[in-house]
Amino acid sequence: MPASLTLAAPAKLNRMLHVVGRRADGYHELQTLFQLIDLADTLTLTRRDDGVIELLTPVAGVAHADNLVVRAAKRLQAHTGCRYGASIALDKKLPMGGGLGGGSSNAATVLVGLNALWSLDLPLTTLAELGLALGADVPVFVHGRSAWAEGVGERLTPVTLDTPWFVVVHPGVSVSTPAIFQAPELTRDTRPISMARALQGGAPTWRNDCEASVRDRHPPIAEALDWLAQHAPSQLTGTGACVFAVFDTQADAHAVADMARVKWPSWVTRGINTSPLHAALGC
Ligand SMILES: C[C@@](CO)(OP(=O)(O)O)[C@H](O)COP(=O)(O)OP(=O)(O)OC[C@H]1O[C@@H](n2ccc(N)nc2=O)[C@H](O)[C@@H]1O
Ligand SMILES: Nc1ncnc2c1ncn2[C@@H]1O[C@H](COP(=O)(O)OP(=O)(O)O)[C@@H](O)[C@H]1O
Repeated sequence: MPASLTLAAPAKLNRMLHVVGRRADGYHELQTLFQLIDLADTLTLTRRDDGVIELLTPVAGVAHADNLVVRAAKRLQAHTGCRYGASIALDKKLPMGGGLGGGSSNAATVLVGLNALWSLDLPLTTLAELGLALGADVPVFVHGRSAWAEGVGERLTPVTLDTPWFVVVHPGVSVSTPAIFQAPELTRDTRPISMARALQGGAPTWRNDCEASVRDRHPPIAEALDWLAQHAPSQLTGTGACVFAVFDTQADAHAVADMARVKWPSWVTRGINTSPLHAALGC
């Protein structure tokens, strides 16, 4: 194993998200389809012999110790008693708090990458358990497959989804995930459905139960959803703020993204079913 690895941390879209219950601890039971996409941050991990974990590229607004990159590395070190440390450079492309799972994916790439760099040989299931304590979306990125998820997102079944082109638009506001989950009007009793039924229904039946509350509280997100819907059915990812729509061709997606970009940061990206991180490491 070389002493340094440069690895991707891809984003996700929630193609559908149902809130099917609320647990005693206040967390909500979800059913969601996570699709990985080819938009990604890049991390360079360099092994150190002195045990220090250092993030070389600070992220504005996030303290060093709070950064999920640092927390993931320290958690892996604490769990294994490993004496190595790491210097980590993060090239951030994914908008923060946008519902694209960037922070969670960064944490997953650190867990999977350092597992290789430190020759720890932990199975992905153990890394996913370690990651779950850092965020509900970390396990799907540790496993590196588009997936049907239940629980708070930790009960995963890999799926092979279509891989269309997406336009992703950031409406320029930030959404508080706890505020949406505390919203009195949030629908929390969607009847659970089977994965087979969700997949059979396909995109025309997929919706996000958080969308109504997010629309009410954040008019710029409602505006972006309505604007995008003129071109193709639009949806919210996670609890937002990003919204997306599906296109059959790259050219159609670029044409709409070019128009969206006049007003909002926008990306064209393609759905993928396996993470480039796992392809790079052969796991
Ligand atoms: C709902 C999703 C779908 O992908 O939204 P996005 O964050 O991606 O937008 C995620 O599972 C979010 O995961 P994550 O962003 O890690 O949420 P956390 O930090 O764990 O939770 C923030 C807060 O939201 C509430 N929360 C979160 C997840 C959940 N299943 N039920 C909840 O009630 C809890 O109050 C929790 O304290
Ligand atoms: N490396 C990181 N990248 C992004 N966000 C991070 C990171 N470390 C900690 N955070 C915190 O996690 C929050 C959620 O980040 P992110 O995963 O990008 O959004 P979301 O959960 O909406 O998909 C951010 O607002 C930020 O405060």
